[in-house]
Amino acid sequence: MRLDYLSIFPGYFDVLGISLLGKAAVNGLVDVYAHDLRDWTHDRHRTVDDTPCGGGAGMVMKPDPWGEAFDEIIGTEPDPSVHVVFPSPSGEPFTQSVAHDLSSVERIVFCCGRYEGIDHRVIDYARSMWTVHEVSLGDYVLNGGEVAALAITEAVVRLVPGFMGNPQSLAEESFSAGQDGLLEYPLFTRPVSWRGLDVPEVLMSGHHGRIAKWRRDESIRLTRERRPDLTDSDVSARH
Ligand SMILES: Nc1cc(-c2ccc3ccn(Cc4ccccc4)c3c2)n[nH]1
Repeated sequence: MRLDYLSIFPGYFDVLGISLLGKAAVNGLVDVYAHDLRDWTHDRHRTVDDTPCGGGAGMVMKPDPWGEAFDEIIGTEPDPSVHVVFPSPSGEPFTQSVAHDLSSVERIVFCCGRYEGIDHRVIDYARSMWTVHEVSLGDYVLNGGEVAALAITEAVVRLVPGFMGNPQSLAEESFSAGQDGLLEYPLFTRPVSWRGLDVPEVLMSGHHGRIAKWRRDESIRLTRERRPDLTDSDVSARH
């Protein structure tokens, strides 16, 4: 899997050389390339923004540098196998399902906007050439797309076959298909007693049936308490 990042702050992506992602890069599972969008400007100030047409506050990212960067980094021929991700506050929700879909593609290009956003024609052009995902990380406001691109990267790459040492741990996580859309149950490890707080006895019983029931009940309880949006009537009935 090749990952490209287009940004006026390419240094954000130095972190991808650390930890598991670093190992994945070393063992050739992923190839990471960060690009400075200003490398495709031609004025002495390396300008990437301008005032919004129609007025309004803030600045908008000019389309020209993006187009020239696309030509050099991706190419000038349409290729639906290339997935281009635009993090955006007005994007579709980024979910585990989207992460799963992206984990099997060969190439992802992250376009990290700043200011008030990117000239919309850049996204329209990208849609005419490649497979585009305009995605939001959630209903909160970031200053740009870089942090979102890092979060999306981690969610996607950890699902790439061969990346995680223990793929079974993926199957048991919140939001993974096996969890029926429920939140993960509370986790404990040794010591059994810590600062007057004990591991629930059932988890030390060795009774796998009881442990499984306790975990399911906890997942249902937590989901109902914290994420009623995840518990549709069918799920409630089933639980
Ligand atoms: N989930 C999520 C994504 C973003 C995001 C993504 C890309 C950009 C590019 C510029 N900004 C700043 C911005 C703030 C508010 C309104 C418009 C633009 C971005 C924010 N915020 N929150």
